[in-house]
Amino acid sequence: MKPAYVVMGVSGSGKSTVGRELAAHLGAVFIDADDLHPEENVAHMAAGHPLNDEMRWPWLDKCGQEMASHREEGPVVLACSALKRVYRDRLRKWVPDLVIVYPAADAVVIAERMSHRANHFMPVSLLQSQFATLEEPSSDEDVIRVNAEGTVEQTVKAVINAI
Ligand SMILES: Nc1ncnc2c1ncn2[C@@H]1O[C@H](COP(=O)(O)OP(=O)(O)OP(=O)(O)O)[C@@H](O)[C@H]1O
Ligand SMILES: O=C(O)[C@H](O)[C@@H](O)[C@H](O)[C@H](O)CO
Repeated sequence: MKPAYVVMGVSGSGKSTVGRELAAHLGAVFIDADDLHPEENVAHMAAGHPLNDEMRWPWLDKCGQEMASHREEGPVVLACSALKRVYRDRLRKWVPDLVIVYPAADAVVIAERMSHRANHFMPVSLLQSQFATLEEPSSDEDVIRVNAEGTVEQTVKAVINAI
């Protein structure tokens, strides 16, 4: 079985951007967890409210299920916040050998990037709650942590080098 990666982190940390580039490099199937939210979740976030666990569980299961369904085809890359350890454990129920890719950047850097992002449902005002919820991956998880404060190219290169 080819590897499966989840690019995790707070909103605006670059999960979709890095995940898409990584998938292109690996010839992997790319899945964006943002596309798997029910409409209610998106509306809730767009209105400035953080998701709660009840809203996240079915969505995380959908993400895991979607990944698992593509494993036979080759490598798979999922871009998904997966902020808490229990959320990553939930994904691992579907994909036990999941590799965690964590592009880490300071809140000030991320807020600045988000403020320049057009046509995205996620308001910058939710970044604080994203950081409050974040449990950084620990060393017993299969984790690749990279600095994401430089350019997209540097971040993607760091992930590829680590792989
Ligand atoms: N080093 C970098 N790594 C990733 N993204 C970067 C980097 N530098 C700048 N960016 C920019 O940061 C912005 C946020 O990235 P992106 O939308 O991929 O984040 P995200 O984590 O998927 O956010 P969300 O979860 O809210 O959808 C993009 O405009 C991206 O081009
Ligand atoms: O709280 C979360 O788990 C995240 O906000 C995700 O639900 C979003 O899909 C995305 O990261 C926002 O752009």
